[in-house]
Parts: sequence; structure tokens; C-alpha cells
Amino acid sequence: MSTSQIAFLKGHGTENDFVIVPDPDDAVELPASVVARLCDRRAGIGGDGLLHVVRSAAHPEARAMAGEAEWFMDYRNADGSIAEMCGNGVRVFARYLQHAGLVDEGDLAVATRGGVKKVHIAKGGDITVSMGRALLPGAGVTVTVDGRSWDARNVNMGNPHAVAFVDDLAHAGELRSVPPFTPAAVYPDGVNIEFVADRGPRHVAMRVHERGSGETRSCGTGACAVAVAAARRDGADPAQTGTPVTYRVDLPGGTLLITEQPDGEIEMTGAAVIVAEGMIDPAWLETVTG
Ligand SMILES: N[C@@H](CCC[C@H](N)C(=O)O)C(=O)O
Repeated sequence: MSTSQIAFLKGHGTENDFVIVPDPDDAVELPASVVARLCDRRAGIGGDGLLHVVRSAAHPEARAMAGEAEWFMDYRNADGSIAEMCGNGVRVFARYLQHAGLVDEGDLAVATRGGVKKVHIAKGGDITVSMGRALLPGAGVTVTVDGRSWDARNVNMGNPHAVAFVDDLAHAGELRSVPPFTPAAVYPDGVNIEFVADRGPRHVAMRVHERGSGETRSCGTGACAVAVAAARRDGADPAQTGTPVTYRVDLPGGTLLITEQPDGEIEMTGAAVIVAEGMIDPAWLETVTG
């Protein structure tokens, strides 16, 4: 890898935090080992994941989307693994583009491995992403933490989620040190697991254990999965009634509003913040790349 100066930024969306690496021409090599070190909270910059910002036309996985979206979110989990989609990541990605003067507030499109996502940057405020439709594969699954088990519902938001309703979020235990268990046969590529407790009408709170990142303080795709699972449990289905349904989802890092439209489209609204920017020390990078 070239150890010339590489710029980075740090940002978060409801405290789901990311290292951002702007790289319009896809010139920076980011193997999993380097991503994991950059995301390391003690030996690196620290983050739940990394947003590699590349022009769609320059990236082999995004070239086909270049006509619809100029920028590609090459998202990585904290352990360096690749995921199809990151909901908080898309909002922070859009905030970075605005911060860098590459887009204005208003509407834009972002290419992701989960397809092109429409984004709206509100004047001086939150960012809304059209996340696509949820798939609810019929098979349920059992989630186990610390010897306690719950039935969970499969929800696919481009990436896989298992949603378990619990009486008390504390029952999910120490998710950082004790990862929840789900059968590998059901999720050969791993799964994100959400624990959900009711707070009021169309209002829930959740904790999440993310595939590739561990317990995080927020997960956008997870909040969408939770809102859809809660709606179906509550007998609400916009496709049947023709009326949008909105859930407030409280996470340890903040609140997301999730609306499901009658056509199935799910819209997620929440904050996105750029916190810092700087240069990666080439000497440090050399120790990582060998
Ligand atoms: N935090 C993200 C989800 C990131 C990907 C996930 N860990 C996976 O592997 O599927 C979000 O905000 O959606």
C-alpha cells in the first residue's frame, strides 16, 4: 500500500461511529486488516465501521450504478468484513459529502452494495434515507444470551437481522463481552441481532449486537427491521390499510423515526454529525501494512 498521506474524518449517526476515508479514485487499498486497525478504539482511530467514499465510476462493484449515483459507499464493519448495507452509515456518508461541498442540502442518491439509496438532507437538520423494502422470511430463529433464549423474527433489510422482543433490555446481558448465539445453519454469513422492549404506542427501545462490530449504540438497518417486526406484531401493515406507519425507535445513542409507506418503502430519519478530520500518520500506517 502507498503510505502517502491519507485523509480521514470521524463522524457518527446516533452514536454509530465511523472512520471516513475520502478516496474518489479508489486509490487507497483497504484490506480487512487495515480497516480493523483503523477502527480499533485503542490502537487506531476507533469506529463501529468505516465509510470508504469512492466515485461509483471508479469502483468495480459500483460502476453499473454510476448513472444513478455519483458516489459509492464502500462500507466495512469494524472487523474489516464487508456488509451489504449500513443505514446510519448512509446518513453520515451524505453528511460528509455536504461537509466537503460535494453536494448541497436537498436530494441526492448514494450507491451501496444494497443498491442505490435516495437521501434527503434537510435544511440545517436531520437526514432521511429511503431504505427500500423489508423482506420477512417466514422461518423464525432462537436467540440465546447468557443461557436465556427468545424467539426472534427474521427481517432482511439488504443485510440480515434477527429481532427478539424482550420484557427488559437488561436481560440481553453484557452483549459486548458475551455475544448472542444464533444457529449458523440459519445465518451462514452471520446476523445482526436486535433486542426490543415496548415503550408506548408505536414506540420501542432496542439494543443491538452487530455482525462484525459487536454491541453498538445504534444501527439504522436494525431500527428499520425492528419497526417492521413491531408493526406486524401489532397488526399494522401499510400495504393493507394504505396508510403509512411510523415507529419511534430509541437506541442507546439516540432516536430514529422509521416510516413504512403503503408501497413497502421504509424511510429512516435521524441525525448525522461530522466530528473531526485529519491525516493518518504514514509511519503508523507502515506498522499496520508491514
Ligand atoms: N450499523 C449499521 C449496520 C452495519 C452492517 C452490519 N454490521 C452488518 O454486518 O450487516 C446500520 O446502521 O445499519
